[in-house]
Amino acid sequence: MTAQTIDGKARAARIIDAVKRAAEALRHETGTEPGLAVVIVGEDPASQVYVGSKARTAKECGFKSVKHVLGADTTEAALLGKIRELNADPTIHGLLVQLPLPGQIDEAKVIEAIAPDKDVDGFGLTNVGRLSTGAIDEAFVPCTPAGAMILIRDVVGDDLSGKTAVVVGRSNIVGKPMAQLLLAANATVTIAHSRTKDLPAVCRGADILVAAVGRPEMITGDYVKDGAVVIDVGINRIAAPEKGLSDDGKPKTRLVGDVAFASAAEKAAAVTPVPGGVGPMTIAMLMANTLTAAYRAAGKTPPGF
Ligand SMILES: NC(=O)C1=CN([C@@H]2O[C@H](COP(=O)(O)OP(=O)(O)OC[C@H]3O[C@@H](n4cnc5c(N)ncnc54)[C@H](OP(=O)(O)O)[C@@H]3O)[C@@H](O)[C@H]2O)C=CC1
Ligand SMILES: Nc1nc(=O)c2c([nH]1)NC[C@@H]1CN(c3ccc(C(=O)N[C@@H](CCC(=O)O)C(=O)O)cc3)C=[N+]21
Repeated sequence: MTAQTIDGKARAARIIDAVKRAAEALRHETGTEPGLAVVIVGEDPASQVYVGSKARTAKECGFKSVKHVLGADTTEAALLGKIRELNADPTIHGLLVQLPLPGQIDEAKVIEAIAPDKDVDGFGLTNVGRLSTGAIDEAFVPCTPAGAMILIRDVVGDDLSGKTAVVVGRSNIVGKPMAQLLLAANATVTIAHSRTKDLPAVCRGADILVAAVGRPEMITGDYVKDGAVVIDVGINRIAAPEKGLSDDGKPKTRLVGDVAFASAAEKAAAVTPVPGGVGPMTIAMLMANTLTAAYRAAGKTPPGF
């Protein structure tokens, strides 16, 4: 079977377009302009790229967009102070702190400091609890799994009754919420991780296979059931000597996922590419969550996506 390539970039563009129109409507009706604040600690180049892309897309949606860059040696107390300030700012509806954080800062404490109604990453206990108890409509769902779920629904349908899903990875930001969403859609869900025995065999049982491992091209065709839908969450930058050297004398790099695309595509019915798959959907869902936060703050019912 030669797989369909799922175009996350085009799907994300449609969501961003709908967010933009809904933001215009909200401004017209209530005068509220959605506001997104992104806080980044340190100068990690990959994080800078994502944060830049979030800020750019927020502007494209007609949002107020602010970026706070704090030094790598920022104390936990200083970061918590910044969060309190943004929690109290009525022009900010969505607030996120880019992860990972430097070692001197307790991530859990920082996530808990964000007001639940501004927690557009959906990482705080209130939103995690809503998602896992079935109150999904009230939850901010983490953007990456929310985006992946839209791609799955587009291909498989809204009801996954009778389907088996395997999520490889059990992080709080991707694997666990992804599993909750699949479960809520009635799939029979397995969460696999580094201690799983015979991972290829477990994965071959999946009608829907989600890879969120952080290991470049680990999931080959040998892990894929014939006709499966494969969602590649991984974002790995690897050396690409074939592209030559960059200005700093080091080999150029390229982006690959956790899935070996060509080999998986020989078995799968549909696969997401990297780049152009789940990554752009993550940014689009952040915009959707921020719009939702602004609608709620204005006392209006948000549109669904
Ligand atoms: N597209 C997007 O928007 C986003 C992409 N990402 C990408 O997704 C990937 C996963 O991210 P994240 O969840 O934060 O990563 P983490 O490192 O937090 O989690 C990785 C998970 O994979 C498991 N794992 C690691 N090695 C193996 C292995 N050999 N076999 C089976 N399981 C393994 C780990 O198991 P254990 O728990 O046992 O250690 C862990 O649960 C990364 O490539 C990241 O860059 C992340 C966020 C957003
Ligand atoms: N608090 C917090 N929230 C996050 O959502 C969060 C985070 N921290 N830390 C880092 C990860 C990673 N992440 C990505 C977002 C978009 C792309 C994306 O747009 N990728 C493009 C390519 C981008 C490129 O070329 O580098 C694509 O896949 O097509 C990737 C990764 C969000 N994260």
